Amino acid sequence: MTAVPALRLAGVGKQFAAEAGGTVTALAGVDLEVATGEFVALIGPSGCGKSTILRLVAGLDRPSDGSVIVHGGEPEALSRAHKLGFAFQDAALLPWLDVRDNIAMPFRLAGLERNMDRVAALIDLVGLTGFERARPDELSGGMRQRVAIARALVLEPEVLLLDEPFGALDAVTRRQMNLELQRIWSATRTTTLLVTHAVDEALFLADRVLVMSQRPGRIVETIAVPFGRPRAPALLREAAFHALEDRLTEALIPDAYGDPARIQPIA
Ligand SMILES: Nc1ncnc2c1ncn2[C@@H]1O[C@H](COP(=O)(O)OP(=O)(O)OP(=O)(O)O)[C@@H](O)[C@H]1O
Repeated sequence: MTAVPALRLAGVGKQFAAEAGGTVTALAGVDLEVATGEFVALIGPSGCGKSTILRLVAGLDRPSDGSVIVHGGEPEALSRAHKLGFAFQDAALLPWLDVRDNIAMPFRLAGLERNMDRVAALIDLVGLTGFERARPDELSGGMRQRVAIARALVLEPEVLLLDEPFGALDAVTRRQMNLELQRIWSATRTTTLLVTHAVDEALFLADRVLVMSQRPGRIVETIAVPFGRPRAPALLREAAFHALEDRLTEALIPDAYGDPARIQPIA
């Protein structure tokens, strides 16, 4: 870990007003650090606050307690400087624009001149050469996510936030996209925080995997992934990979490997 981490959450809590009145505590006592150039995956049960963490890091929301520091400053500062890339499960492309113009959109939003050389380089990097003029409805789900990732990278962000980017894809495409993302990340080494439900995806891609508890979410387990890079698909079949997958699954769903004696007989 570097002296000044790229991201640091310290004692972060977040409460929301509940629709039925009262408050929902989404996060409680979250401590998390990501080093510059590191790839960290965040896994946890549904509703434990993973997306809330990404929103706090993106400066889209503020913590109720504790602090969120991105590159030594407030998240809003990095966001205002357009140094934060974000991609979600839904690629959220503009349907009337082609691949090139979708990827170039952040230049316009930032009030910057479009750098079409950079756009072309990213189209190449994400493997969409030949599809520059295609519109989103002419692309497969995996291709749309490639566009979303290229768009997130176009302003050369210092931090890349990925919220279940492949959650809507079928298993085979998802695996291909994992390989693609590894290749893209290896070429850019952008500090990345990935939220995913898939334990194997987290292990395959990340330097470290953080496991969150049920709501109110906090980090209950951290695993430093020992596998070298580049990682090949064959890794998914190795015993060491399965052992870590089991350990993470156990941390994620403690009852999955619970003591059978604790299971109450049906009366
Ligand atoms: N704006 C909001 N107002 C009220 N409650 C909210 C708001 N945003 C999130 N929550 C609540 O906070 C908790 C955490 O939500 P969050 O979306 O961060 O979870 P998550 O781990 O990303 O879930 P999932 O894996 O299902 O996407 C949930 O109980 C959710 O209902």
